[in-house]
Order: sequence, then C-alpha cells, then structure tokens
Amino acid sequence: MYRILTLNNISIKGLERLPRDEYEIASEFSSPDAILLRSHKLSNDDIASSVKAIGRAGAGTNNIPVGECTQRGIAVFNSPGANANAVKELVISALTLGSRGILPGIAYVDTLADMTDGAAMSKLLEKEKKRFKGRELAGKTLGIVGLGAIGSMIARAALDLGMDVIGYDPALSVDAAWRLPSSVQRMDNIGSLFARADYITLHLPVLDATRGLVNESLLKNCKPDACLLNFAREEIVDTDAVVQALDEGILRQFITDFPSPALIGRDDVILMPHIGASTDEAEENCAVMAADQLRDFLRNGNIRNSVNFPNLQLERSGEVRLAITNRNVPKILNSILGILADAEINIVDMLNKSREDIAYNLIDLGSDVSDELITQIQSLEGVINVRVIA
Ligand SMILES: NC(=O)c1ccc[n+]([C@@H]2O[C@H](COP(=O)([O-])OP(=O)(O)OC[C@H]3O[C@@H](n4cnc5c(N)ncnc54)[C@H](O)[C@@H]3O)[C@@H](O)[C@H]2O)c1
Ligand SMILES: O=C(O)CC[C@@H](O)C(=O)O
Repeated sequence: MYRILTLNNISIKGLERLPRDEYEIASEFSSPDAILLRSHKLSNDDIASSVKAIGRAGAGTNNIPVGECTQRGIAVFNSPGANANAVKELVISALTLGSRGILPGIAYVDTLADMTDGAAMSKLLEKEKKRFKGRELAGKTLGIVGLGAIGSMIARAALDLGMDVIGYDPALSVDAAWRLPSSVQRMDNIGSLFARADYITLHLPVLDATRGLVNESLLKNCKPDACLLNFAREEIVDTDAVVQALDEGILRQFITDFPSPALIGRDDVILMPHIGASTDEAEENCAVMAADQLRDFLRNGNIRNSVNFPNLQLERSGEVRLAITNRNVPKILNSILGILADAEINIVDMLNKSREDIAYNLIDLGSDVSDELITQIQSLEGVINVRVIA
C-alpha cells in the first residue's frame, strides 16, 4: 500500500486515478511515500524521509525545494500544459479589460442602483459612456516573454484577434518551437520586446535568473502607454519599479494575478487572486496528470515530466525491478552491475540516464534479490537510494 499525502485540494478526478486498494490518501501522514500538492509552500524540513516523489498538480514548482529534493533523491513532477488553456483564456480577458472601459463602466452602472426611471437612466448612460471609451486589440503588438505551453497558446489566440505577436524565449525547446505559429516574430533580447510591444505578457518560470527580471531599467524601454500583464509569478516583477513606472506614466496599466499591498486601490492596476488555473477543467487535467505520473513512478519507477530527474520509461520485464538513484559520477553503475553479477542475478533489461548532478537506473532482474544485496548496493559511495519494485 502506498501512502499519498495531499497538501491542497486536489480534484477528485485525479484522486480517482489512485485506486484505494493500492493507495491510501490523506491530508496528514507521518511517513508518506509521495506528496501531491498545488501551490502549498513546502520546505525541505516538511518533507519526511519516507517521501520518494512529489507531484505538483500545476506548472510552477517554485513552491517546492527542488534542489534539496534532488540531493535527497526525491523525484519532483509537474503537469506541463495541463492548465495552459485556462491561463490563456484569462489572459485574453485581461487584454480586453486592459483596453476597454469595462471595469470602470460596470462600476459606474452599479452606482445607479437608486435610479427608478428607465428612460432617464438610458439617457444618462448615453451621455456618460464617452468616459469609458477604449481601444481595440487588433493591429496592436503583443510581446510574449516565455513561449512555452501558455505563451504559444496566447500567441495563437492573439493572432486570431488581429494582433501582431512578438516573442522572447532564450531557452525555447524544440517541441515548443514546433507549436509556435510561424508569424510570431522572435526577438533576440527582452529589451527589444519591451521597446516594441503595446501589451507585454509574462509566461516564464521563476528561477534565480528570472527573479526581478522586469525591473526599472527594463521598464524604461517601454513604449508610452504600454500595458504589462503578469500571470506567471510575483517574483519575476519588481513591484516597486512597476509602481514607479505607473506613477511616471511609463506604463499605462499593470494587470496581475499576484496582488501585493502596494498595488491595491490604484485605477491603473487590475488585480486577480491567482486564478489563472482556477477552472474545473484545468484542476482536473493537472490532478489527473500529476496522479498518473506519481502512480507510474511508484509502481514501475518510470519518470514522465520530472523537473529534476531524467525522464525515462521502461516496459516491465523480469521478476523484480530495481530503481536506483545515484550521484552522476563515473563507475557507480559498474559497481552496481558487479554486485548483481557476483550474486549471479540475471539482468533482463535496463535503462540508465543522467540529468545534471544525478543519474537514475531501472534494472529488471530475472530473480528476486535479498535484503543484504540491496544494503550492499545502497552502501556504495554515490548511491542515493534504491527501491525494489515487485
Ligand atoms: N497564474 C497561474 O495560475 C499560472 C498557471 C500556470 C502557470 N503559471 C506560471 O506560468 C509559468 C509558465 O507556464 P507554462 O506552462 O507556459 O510553462 P512552460 O515550461 O511550458 O513555458 C515556460 C517557458 O519560459 C521559457 N523561459 C525560461 N526562462 C526564460 C527567460 N529568462 N526569458 C523568457 N523565457 C524564458 C522557457 O524556455 C519555456 O519555453 C509557470 O512556470 C508558472 O510559474 C501561472
Ligand atoms: O494550483 C493553482 O491553482 C495554481 C497553479 C499555477 O500557479 C501553476 O503554476 O500551474
């Protein structure tokens, strides 16, 4: 029986992928095998020594101490693309909110609750509506920073709205490049994107290299009247610099899914409570993907969509499978294979892959192994953990 600790509300559709005869699921456990979470902020000390894997039902993994997990041999998974459509739809709404007098117009109509004369109300509205005039998105330039799952979907939708789309992504994967419409113009640097765009939208992860990326010197490049959207992460934007840019009229508007006290109550800011992925569909997609990945890892040792382990899958064969994580240094695999050979255990199939500091091995054996042999492998210098999967 595997024990799964949930640290946020996880969609029932996802939890149903973990059958109760094999998985015990609870929001409190002293020694779970795996953790399933959304935005819960996890510290290294919160992760019990029994934990083998963490599944993030969502894209961003900045709430998980990924580096420490890697050192401890804990595989961290996310759900790439599973909530991208939800974010895309909200960003398109935000672009419209940022270009038309929708929110002030609605707020104004709400002030007329005491009027009883319909004809007088219509007359007043026709007179006042000029205060809520906006501009159209068609023909304007949208700059997208980060052209992954979300960025590429937004690019397509914005092109359909008649916008010109430019993008910046220094780490674009080959798959993401294939997904990108050919009419998106790729910029060589982020400064050029800020200088050309009427609307700038951020869809990149928060990393050491991207924390505070949108700062005073970058914002100085903006076209007058530009509108900045942040549906990625709060830490990517220097809030003080944004407030200054708004105060100085460098930015016309800031729309974000990550409110902070300095932004509340401003007419030139639209704040949303981190609802980019808050749809039934996105929550289900993320939970199902995260649960399926955890299940395949716990049952078979296979790795799909890990952010710190090499991705690898191997069809099951043989009697038992060993899943071994080790430091990515020479000769460890030779030593493991030597121990198995000395014990005259036949290897039916195996796969080995490394990623940065660690390597991961799946080894299917023709016969069962003794606890002593596992202890022997576990005590090899550089071996982080060994799992025997029946
Ligand atoms: N508001 C929300 O609820 C919500 C929902 C989903 C995702 N997000 C955030 O959006 C981010 C992007 O999500 P995604 O699903 O598109 O992820 P993704 O991994 O598919 O795409 C991210 C892209 O950013 C690029 N990138 C990395 N560093 C960059 C840099 N310095 N400049 C420009 N681009 C860079 C990557 O190469 C990649 O193509 C997530 O990491 C998460 O933080 C927020
Ligand atoms: O789980 C959520 O509601 C938000 C998830 C989102 O921020 C993500 O990074 O995928």
